[in-house]
Amino acid sequence: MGERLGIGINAYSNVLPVTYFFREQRLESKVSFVEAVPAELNRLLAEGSIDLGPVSAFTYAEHAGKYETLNGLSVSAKGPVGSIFLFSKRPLARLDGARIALTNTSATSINLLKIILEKFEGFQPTYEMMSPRISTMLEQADAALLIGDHAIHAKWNEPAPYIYDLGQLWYNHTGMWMTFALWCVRKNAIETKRSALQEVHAEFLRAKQQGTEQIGEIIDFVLRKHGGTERFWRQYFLGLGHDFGLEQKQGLEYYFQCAQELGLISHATEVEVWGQAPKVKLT
Ligand SMILES: C=C(O[C@@H]1C=C(C(=O)O)C=C[C@H]1O)C(=O)O
Repeated sequence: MGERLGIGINAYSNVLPVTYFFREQRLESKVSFVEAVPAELNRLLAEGSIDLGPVSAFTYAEHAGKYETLNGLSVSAKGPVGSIFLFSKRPLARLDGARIALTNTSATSINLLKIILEKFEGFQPTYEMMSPRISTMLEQADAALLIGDHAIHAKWNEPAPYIYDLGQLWYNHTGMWMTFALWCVRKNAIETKRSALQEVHAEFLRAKQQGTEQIGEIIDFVLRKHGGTERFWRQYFLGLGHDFGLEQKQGLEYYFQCAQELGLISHATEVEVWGQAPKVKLT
């Protein structure tokens, strides 16, 4: 990455309440942008092609020690998330030994599914990574995991006999928040591009505040892009949390602990948070 701060943009709608009102023109000379699905952003961040972005929370643990995460920003849910679904031909209780197709766009949710099926249910399924096309996935497997807008469209257009929301399943077992994405920043960029990073962090927090206040405009945008109903999108955005405070951190660190128990990550991980906490707006 050159002098500019390279920022990844998550192609899915779940980040829009944070990103939609981000004023790129104001920072034009200091930043550059790349848009991709989460798994691709994870890779770009790991190789240093970008400095910062809303990547899979799981990848924070994979690269522990190399990243910090921007204070007050995440994609989280306490209960149903509304866009991370297991589409299944059989009820969940009958998935022991099943073949599961996993979207190749995710890291957090595929490992969350492994935690749910293997640790919580005690099952031993087999997995195959696939492109996020529900019909092909279900031709080849008993159940399929999709995330983001792919999951939303699949639920509208190709409903499976059983559909499970992973945020809900996690909540049923733990009573905790689940954090799917974090705004991770490479530690070397914190050192070399600190002032641009401070401005970008402040602008994301400002944009998030505006997103909360003017959610109607974001809903109009996704309606034009994806269809659906205004009621659907309003519910969807209401069900997502975009803060990252103590409760979200506790939930995520418990997820990392579960992932370590299953050997999905090799070490215990505590989340290091960078930057000032968002100012609470007094009304
Ligand atoms: C809520 C979501 O959160 C996301 C899930 C991710 C993952 O599973 O790795 C990564 C980033 C977010 O886009 C979603 O994609 O539906």
